Amino acid sequence: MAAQQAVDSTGDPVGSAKGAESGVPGPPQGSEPSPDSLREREIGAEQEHLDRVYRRLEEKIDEAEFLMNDAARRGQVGTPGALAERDAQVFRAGVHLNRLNNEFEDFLFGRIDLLKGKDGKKGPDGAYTAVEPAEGAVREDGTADIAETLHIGRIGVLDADYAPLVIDWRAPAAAPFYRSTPVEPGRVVRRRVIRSKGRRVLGVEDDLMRPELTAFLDGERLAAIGDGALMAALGQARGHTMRDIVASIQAEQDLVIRAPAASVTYVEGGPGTGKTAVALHRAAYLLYQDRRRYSGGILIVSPTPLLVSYTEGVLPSLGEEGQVAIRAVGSLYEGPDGGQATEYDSPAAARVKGSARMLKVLRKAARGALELGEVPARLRVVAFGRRLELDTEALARIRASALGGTAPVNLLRPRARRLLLDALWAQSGAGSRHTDPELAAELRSGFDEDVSAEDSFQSFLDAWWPELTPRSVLAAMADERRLARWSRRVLNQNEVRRAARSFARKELSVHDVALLDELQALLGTPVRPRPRRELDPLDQLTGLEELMPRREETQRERAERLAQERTEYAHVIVDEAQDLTPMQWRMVGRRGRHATWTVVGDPAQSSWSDPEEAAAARDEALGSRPRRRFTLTVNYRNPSEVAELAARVLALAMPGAEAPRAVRSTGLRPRFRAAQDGAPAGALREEAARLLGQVDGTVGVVVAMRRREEVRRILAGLTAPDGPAADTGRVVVLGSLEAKGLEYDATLVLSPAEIADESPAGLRVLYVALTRATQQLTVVSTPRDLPDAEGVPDLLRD
Ligand SMILES: Nc1ncnc2c1ncn2[C@@H]1O[C@H](COP(=O)(O)OP(=O)(O)OP(=O)(O)O)[C@@H](O)[C@H]1O
Repeated sequence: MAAQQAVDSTGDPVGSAKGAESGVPGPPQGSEPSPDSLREREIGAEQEHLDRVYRRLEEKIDEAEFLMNDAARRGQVGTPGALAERDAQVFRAGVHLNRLNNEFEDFLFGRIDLLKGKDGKKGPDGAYTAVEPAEGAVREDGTADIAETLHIGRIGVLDADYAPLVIDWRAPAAAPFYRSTPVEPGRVVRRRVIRSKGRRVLGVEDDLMRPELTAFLDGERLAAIGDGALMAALGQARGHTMRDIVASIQAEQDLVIRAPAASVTYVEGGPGTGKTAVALHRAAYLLYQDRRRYSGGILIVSPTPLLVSYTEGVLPSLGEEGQVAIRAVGSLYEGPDGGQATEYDSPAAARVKGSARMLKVLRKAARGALELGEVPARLRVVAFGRRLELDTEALARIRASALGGTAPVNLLRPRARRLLLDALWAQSGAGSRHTDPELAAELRSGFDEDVSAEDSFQSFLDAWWPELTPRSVLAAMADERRLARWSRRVLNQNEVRRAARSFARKELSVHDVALLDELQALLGTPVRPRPRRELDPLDQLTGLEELMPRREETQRERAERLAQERTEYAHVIVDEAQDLTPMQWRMVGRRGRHATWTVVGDPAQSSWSDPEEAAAARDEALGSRPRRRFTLTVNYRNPSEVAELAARVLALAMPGAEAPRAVRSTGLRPRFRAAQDGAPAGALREEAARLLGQVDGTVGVVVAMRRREEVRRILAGLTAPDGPAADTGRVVVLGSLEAKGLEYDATLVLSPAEIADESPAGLRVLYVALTRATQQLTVVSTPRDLPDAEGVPDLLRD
């Protein structure tokens, strides 16, 4: 938690930090500047610093432009060495320019004023590295001098003498900005959050970490201004995209963000504790800390495309793009027959398709699918003047022997071909003609060539051992009888029926994707010769083609291409990890076989019906790597009024589980409304319009999955009473499973009972739905909820 404010928004001391109460003599009455002028003065001081920073940035931009031009000039020299050098320079300067040209909304956002440190060592960013104050830094009379002031920003900036103007938020020297608390202040006396836009400083908010001290900076008493930066950030209206929290990361979150990358960092925390935010900031931190190592890419796996679009702006705002791929679990399969899956299976079908038992079924299907289509009954060829024939039985024996072991089916085709040739050769009897091994070998290779050249042999092979695609095998599983054969003793009849029906659908479901990916691994991709790139004849003459960079490719395109070609990553971050099914864990695990991991989740929010089975699959994916565990305990999203209501459902969903502590209160209790005659349309429209009128940002309406379309129609075109037409974009209707990870200023939940009854994990899904609001929550109940006279559903009563 943030420290208590020492001075409130009017500039007066408040709480225990009051100068007079703590026995610190204040300056004489009358000489104290008015709160407004104090604030103005402090803002003015930060403005001066920001001006210096921008002047320095402009110099750096000039330098970068010079480098680019210089590099271009070198390009005209034309020797291969100069060209390679030019390419590297253009790349570096381009990255630099890109960053600098970005007029960040708040390029500079923090400042810490520090006591003298224990030792005098400086880090590479020019700041002193000591965390603890030097002996004697505080005088016996409780006064102290500020020895160092650091400004924290999105990227580091040094002045011309290599003194730090801005410290990168990820640098070790910036850690005290996030870690210092009044209990363990270290060297920090004052922690300041600076609000700026472009080149203008708009405001400052201070926390005093050592309120008992009277500290002086350049002979003047250190002032403290503000209302609490964290609370100000939390109270802001939510839009359609997530904001970074770089200016207000809290100590327990900072520990996770900066945890060493080795092995597995495992983070649990209830709704709103900042798990997603922390995961994103951690990606940026890891890149900063060891860019070379993570050039292998960082993959962030997110549960839904909605959450991907909600969060994907955060990394660019932290100055990171390109190396990090944020992907929904439904779009992880990259094969040509893949795509973005957004369909959801019924809970019963999903339960079968996500289960680890599917692995056995898929193994059978991958091999069994060879029998599909028009399988020729016999193979006939003419070789060495003889008619040779392999009948059904012989062919079955050969196939079984080729399929022995676990190698991918598509890669076994050469082996099957060789076994066919062996059988034909044996039948030809030609092997006994020569005793000389060299002559026999020659004869055999002539035989193989002859047979292979025959069209009938080639077309037989194509039909008998076709190249299988994951999609074709999945489609084959839509046949109930066939699926029953492949899943004998694994799935029961009901499960087979449900799964087969779901495979018959044209659209891919989120759960299909993990199956496609598994099939891809079981089938393998045959090696094909790479098509040669078109060569410019002139370049071939000079040999320059190999040396020239592909000039038409921008940095962004290059990053995208690399991301597409990449199948394994250096670090994998799994968000909402509690939702991954066993089959999805296998898919994600394949992308991080040699990676380090960050896994964030909350078991109480799991929509998967069998958490133990999923945990076993997770442990298999993460292997024996050691785990480092963290818990986040503070709910930054929900006001306490909303959190209290949600805690009732948590007690039902996971008896004994502890709810995170909410830090804000709005004074607005959740509102309940029972739908008239069981038809919720009227109540939904009225309540949604009411909420639109009350909050500035978005209103999320969470309903059971099967109600989505109906409620979208009901709320189409809705605006606040007398509100502008643009309001319509502020209402978003979501199925219960789609609400994962998202948040809205106000949430309207329709029928808790319907959501809870949707699946065996329904209560946990309801817990998710009830924890999406940052300000207000309204619950509309139907008769199924058994509401009391106040409209409070049975499930939510005390
Ligand atoms: N230190 C912080 N400063 C400001 N805002 C914060 C901080 N930590 C979290 N938040 C805000 O709290 C909200 C919840 O954060 P986030 O979505 O990361 O939580 P979560 O743990 O992933 O929640 P859930 O489990 O419900 O998905 C976000 O709006 C986030 O920006």
